[in-house]
Amino acid sequence: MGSELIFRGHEAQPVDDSYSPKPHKPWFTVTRPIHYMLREQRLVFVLVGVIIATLFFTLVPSSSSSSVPYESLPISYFERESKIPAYHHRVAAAVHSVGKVPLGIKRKGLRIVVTGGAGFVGSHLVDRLIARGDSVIVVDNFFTGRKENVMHHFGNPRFELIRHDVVEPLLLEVDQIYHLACPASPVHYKFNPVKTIKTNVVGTLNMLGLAKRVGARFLLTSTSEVYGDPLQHPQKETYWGNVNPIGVRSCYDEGKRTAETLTMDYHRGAGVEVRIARIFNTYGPRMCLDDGRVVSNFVAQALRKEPLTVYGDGKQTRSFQYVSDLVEGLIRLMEGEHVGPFNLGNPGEFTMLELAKVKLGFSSNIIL
Ligand SMILES: O=c1ccn([C@@H]2O[C@H](COP(=O)(O)OP(=O)(O)O[C@H]3OC[C@@H](O)[C@H](O)[C@H]3O)[C@@H](O)[C@H]2O)c(=O)[nH]1
Repeated sequence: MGSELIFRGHEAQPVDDSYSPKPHKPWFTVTRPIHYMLREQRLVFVLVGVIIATLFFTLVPSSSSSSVPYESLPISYFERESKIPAYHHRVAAAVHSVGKVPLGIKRKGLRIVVTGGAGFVGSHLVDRLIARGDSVIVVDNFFTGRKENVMHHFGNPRFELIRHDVVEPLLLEVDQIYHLACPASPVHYKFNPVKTIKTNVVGTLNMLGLAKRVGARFLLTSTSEVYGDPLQHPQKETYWGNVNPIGVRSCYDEGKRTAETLTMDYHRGAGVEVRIARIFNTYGPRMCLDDGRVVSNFVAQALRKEPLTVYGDGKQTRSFQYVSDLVEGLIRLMEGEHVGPFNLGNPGEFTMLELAKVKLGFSSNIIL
């Protein structure tokens, strides 16, 4: 028996013109939640719950459960008004609402990256952030920083240390970025000038890219060196400086100037929340005294009543500041509403000889 092919192509198929990929929902499924709420006085219970919560959050006195009472910090760095509009960032809101946190509810710690956090300023900043309850990731290539500076946080679950060079990109989920990674003393930044400017330009670019990607607030630690050989004394933030673009210091001062440019361009062009601090500081190796004061080795020598070594004619000037003040300034700048740039330092400058003779009471034993 031969097989028989039956062609059915022309059989009329019923076509439904009103085809829709979404099946029709019966009307009663929409009203079902409403009926559910109305049954057994559920709506009343919900409303009572909302009223209790509202009363709790409005009537219970607020407390600042944070270990750092922001309100008590001095305001000396922040007296100037900025034209930049107020910033409504979730992190800023979390921090500024610290006084409104009801009793018994702790301020939520932030996730913060500190590049260069194993360095002198960075490690003191890390101490402060950890102490107030934040989670800190230090990113450092240990060019001048030391593991010993942050070793006391090892074992703390809120602390992480990553050996990483900021010239390479890095992806981390954080709320704030303090960008300090850069050799800061002339000996170190002149050691490999190409690397210094690369760190300032590419490193800052990478960190700003990270800030943009994850919506973090970014703080750049710039330097008084951006004023170069200033023709204005003392330098105001509005002064544009007098910088040699081809000098041996330009890897650092032009590098930091470019870092500031990038920071402002990411702010204006990409809406990244940024802050710029220009640090006025001592050069050379520094020491931290037991009471937390930071001094140069020179001052430390004097305080130990050792003979002083004054390089050159001793007429070079420096300004000195407490590292604790500087760190407080950086934190307040980060948490505040002003972009900057802000000069952070001591307006008083002293020659080394003045310092030795007048400030430290030394008149002899000065080796020139
Ligand atoms: O390429 C680099 C260079 C340096 N670093 C790190 O950056 C840190 C710099 O700290 P230092 O102790 O040398 O210097 P300071 O803490 O005084 O510098 C700080 O204040 C002045 C600012 O210009 C600097 O950017 C800031 O780091 C070190 O931990 C160093 O290892 C990097 O992570 N990457």
